Amino acid sequence: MSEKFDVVYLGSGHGTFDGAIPLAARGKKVAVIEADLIGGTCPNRGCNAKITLDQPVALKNQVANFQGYGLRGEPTIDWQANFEHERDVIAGLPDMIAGLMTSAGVTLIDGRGTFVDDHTIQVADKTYTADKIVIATGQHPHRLDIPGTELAHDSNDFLNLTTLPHHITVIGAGYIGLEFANMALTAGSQVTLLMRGDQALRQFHQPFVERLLAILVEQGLVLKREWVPTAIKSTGDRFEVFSADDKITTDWILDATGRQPNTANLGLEKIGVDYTAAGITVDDHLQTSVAGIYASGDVLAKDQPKLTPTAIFESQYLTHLFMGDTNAPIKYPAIPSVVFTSPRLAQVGTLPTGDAHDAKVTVSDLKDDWFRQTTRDVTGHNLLVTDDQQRLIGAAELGEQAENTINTLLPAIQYQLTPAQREQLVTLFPSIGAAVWSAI
Ligand SMILES: Cc1cc2nc3c(=O)[nH]c(=O)nc-3n(C[C@H](O)[C@H](O)[C@H](O)COP(=O)(O)OP(=O)(O)OC[C@H]3O[C@@H](n4cnc5c(N)ncnc54)[C@H](O)[C@@H]3O)c2cc1C
Ligand SMILES: NC(=O)c1ccc[n+]([C@@H]2O[C@H](COP(=O)([O-])OP(=O)(O)OC[C@H]3O[C@@H](n4cnc5c(N)ncnc54)[C@H](O)[C@@H]3O)[C@@H](O)[C@H]2O)c1
Repeated sequence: MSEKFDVVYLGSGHGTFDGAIPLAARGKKVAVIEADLIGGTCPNRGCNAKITLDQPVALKNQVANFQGYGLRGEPTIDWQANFEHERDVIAGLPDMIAGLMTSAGVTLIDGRGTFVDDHTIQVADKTYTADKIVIATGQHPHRLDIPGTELAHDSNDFLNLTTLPHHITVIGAGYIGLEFANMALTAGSQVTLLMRGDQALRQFHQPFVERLLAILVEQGLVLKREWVPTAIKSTGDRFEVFSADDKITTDWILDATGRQPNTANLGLEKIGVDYTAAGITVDDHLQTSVAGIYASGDVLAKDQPKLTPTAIFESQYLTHLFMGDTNAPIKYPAIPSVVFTSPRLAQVGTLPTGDAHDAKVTVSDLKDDWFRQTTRDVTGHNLLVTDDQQRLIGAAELGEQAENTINTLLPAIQYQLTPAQREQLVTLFPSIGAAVWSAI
């Protein structure tokens, strides 16, 4: 006999729990099925683990900027201790998130779920039925389809390294490739980064991406453009990565060639849920091709960036939809994105594309701002895009505090604040917020 719920979620990441908790707290009978660690990728194998490892890295680079400006002597990164700190910070997160769910009334089910029919999920020898089912199964690392691919590692393996290899080869110039290359480089590894084409971080403002690459190269990164790996071989104690006409000898290989939606082995074909290589297809209410079955988070095929804040927004939208608070289509806000390199690269909203439009684009050199001089934030640039009524519609920054700059600007973009309205928002002084607010 099946246990019956109002809503069953497949997966327990941000695409689920930020919505499942308020849904259960408001009286719905909710179950969350998780095959692995509660909380999913972001707390356990993504954002939280990565940013913990990165904090000493960012600090070391900031200290380097202050040499001769009040600081003398550069610190060394102790990777073993950094790794142990990372483990300390993230170890308790699954229990903490499980506790938040269960205390709100969510039933947690441990195991891999598959569809039996459009209202029933099977986990081992038990079945669970629900009026509504949310597929929030996330993504897994893409692996290169070349001989020797099993000799390479993924982002999770990097996050588990207790010592850093002498030479690391990173394949792929996306978020993971650049963030992890930056960490390894600053911590003392030699790093070679292989770009398949000529553009890194394709979604980001390209002049700033090129500046970032130049900074990383100045710091010692070996960057190879249009370098397509064709095979990997082991030589016993080292590895060789081959292209059509070149070879790199290395100690450790990170395959950072993207992530793919977890749509396999869920029984989606059996019940008629449509999906493509980009993820599950949904309508503007996040409903799949089967009525009553929804999808949320990274597993969705969508134009928005596949990031934690997007997954949180979707799971919370579904809660409002299921509670009858709204029946309106999902309307995404301006979603910011950041690459956690040193310096950071962050952006939000409408950016110059090269097409003619009415927007005014202002690019400032951070060296010109007195407050950035106090933080020695001298390596990057800030870009602001305003419309014909001087309302901010987009922003990008390459700088040590770019994530804070872009966060500060979000209300101006989201609420289309006029100059008069912006004047009513008073920021702390002196601060990065004040510096960027006065720059609009
Ligand atoms: C290395 C790395 C760094 C990242 N850094 C950032 C960052 O700094 N900022 C940011 O915004 N985003 C970051 N991201 C992206 C972020 O982690 C994802 O956008 C977010 O985790 C998506 O949440 P989700 O719930 O959709 O999927 P997930 O968090 O992946 O959760 C899906 C869950 O479903 C479970 N599951 C799958 N199939 C089944 C099944 N059949 N039955 C039961 N359970 C199942 C999985 O085990 C998993 O726990 C990073 C990602 C990675 C890999
Ligand atoms: N700061 C953050 O918010 C953050 C950090 C890490 C990861 N993430 C999330 O994780 C996702 C995955 O990150 P990612 O860096 O793996 O993916 P990505 O899509 O950002 O980058 C993948 C890179 O691999 C390259 N590539 C793809 N196929 C290749 C091939 N066959 N040979 C050589 N190169 C190839 C692409 O050209 C691209 O440069 C991101 O889209 C993002 O949603 C976010």
